[in-house]
Amino acid sequence: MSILIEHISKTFGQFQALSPLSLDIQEGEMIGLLGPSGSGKTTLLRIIAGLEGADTGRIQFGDRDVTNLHVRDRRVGFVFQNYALFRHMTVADNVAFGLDVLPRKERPSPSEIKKRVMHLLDMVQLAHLANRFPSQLSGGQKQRIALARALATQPEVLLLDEPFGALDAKVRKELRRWLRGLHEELGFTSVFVTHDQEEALELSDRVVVMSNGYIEQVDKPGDLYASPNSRFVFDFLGNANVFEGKADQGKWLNQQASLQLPKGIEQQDGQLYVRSHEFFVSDAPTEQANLPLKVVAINPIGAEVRLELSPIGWQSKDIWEIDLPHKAFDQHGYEKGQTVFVTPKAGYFFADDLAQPTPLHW
Ligand SMILES: Nc1ncnc2c1ncn2[C@@H]1O[C@H](COP(=O)(O)OP(=O)(O)OP(=O)(O)O)[C@@H](O)[C@H]1O
Repeated sequence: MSILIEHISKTFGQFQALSPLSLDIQEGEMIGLLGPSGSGKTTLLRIIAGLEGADTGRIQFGDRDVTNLHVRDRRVGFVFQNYALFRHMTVADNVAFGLDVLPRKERPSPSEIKKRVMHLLDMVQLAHLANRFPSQLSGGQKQRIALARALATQPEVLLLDEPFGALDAKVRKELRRWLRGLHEELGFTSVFVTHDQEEALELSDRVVVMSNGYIEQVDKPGDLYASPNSRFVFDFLGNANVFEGKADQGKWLNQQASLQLPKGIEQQDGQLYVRSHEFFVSDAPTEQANLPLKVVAINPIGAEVRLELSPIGWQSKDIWEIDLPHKAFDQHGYEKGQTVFVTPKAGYFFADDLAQPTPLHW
């Protein structure tokens, strides 16, 4: 089922939670709504579900205008962060709930309901827990049951609000993979809310990046990472180090620091955004860059070591973070308090008077 969102807006009192926004979701797509807290993700999801009314605009599911349709008539499945299972019902009864409460005309027979519930429990690989109560399940198991329950009525649209937010990192990862598989197998259209960029990039066919009630960018995960169209998107997807430069005779200057302009780049003042793994680190300035920094912290993070660095003799709003492979780190043996020089290999330049960035390579 495709979903068309046209000029949807929402205010709470004086507060504009969503500015008029439009979005076209294809049948069978998995869409991640990504943004910081308060950016309007949940409000948009609730409006799609029919749990909240919009002030302006309209929503269409396939050919059907559902703008004024009650939530129960929209035929969407909903999964919340906090499971929302019925505590006094067994796992099987929880999954059957949506079918049990259907009007008699639409309700399958008790034996058909039982069959469907067992099939769903098989699908979420928890058939052996059918007679347990929610309090006897782990968080990950509860969330799989919540998903089975949402799928019981065979919705064509599945809406998920931070579905894995309450789970630990390892279980989250497992469930993500599993949800993606289920989505591919069953082909429903899904929209999920997350503030976790890794989750959005890993799960979504397309990611909708939101901030302050606006859609900043809609793109496939790879394109979003490769071609962010604003400072906000660049910053939100991965750690960016920002060098504020004044152009002068082929260089960007910031007090005592300097950086050569790459070939073909105009002399313009602006900010250079460089991701944490796009650097060489050395003990002395290079021909291209003189960016001295002091090592203030060293943190091993998975496959890499993160150096936290503070500028020496130049200004930056934030501490810089640079990720090195363990091998490179071990070869140099950096220490806290030491001075290092960094040289960017690639980045994005945002000229002061332009919103669109220019990709850079040296
Ligand atoms: N019922 C309401 N009454 C008043 N303000 C609301 C209401 N619901 C949401 N808001 C406000 O609208 C803004 C957007 O909220 P929303 O829950 O959509 O954000 P979000 O991006 O989902 O954030 P989070 O990740 O924290 O859940 C917030 O500033 C929030 O305080």
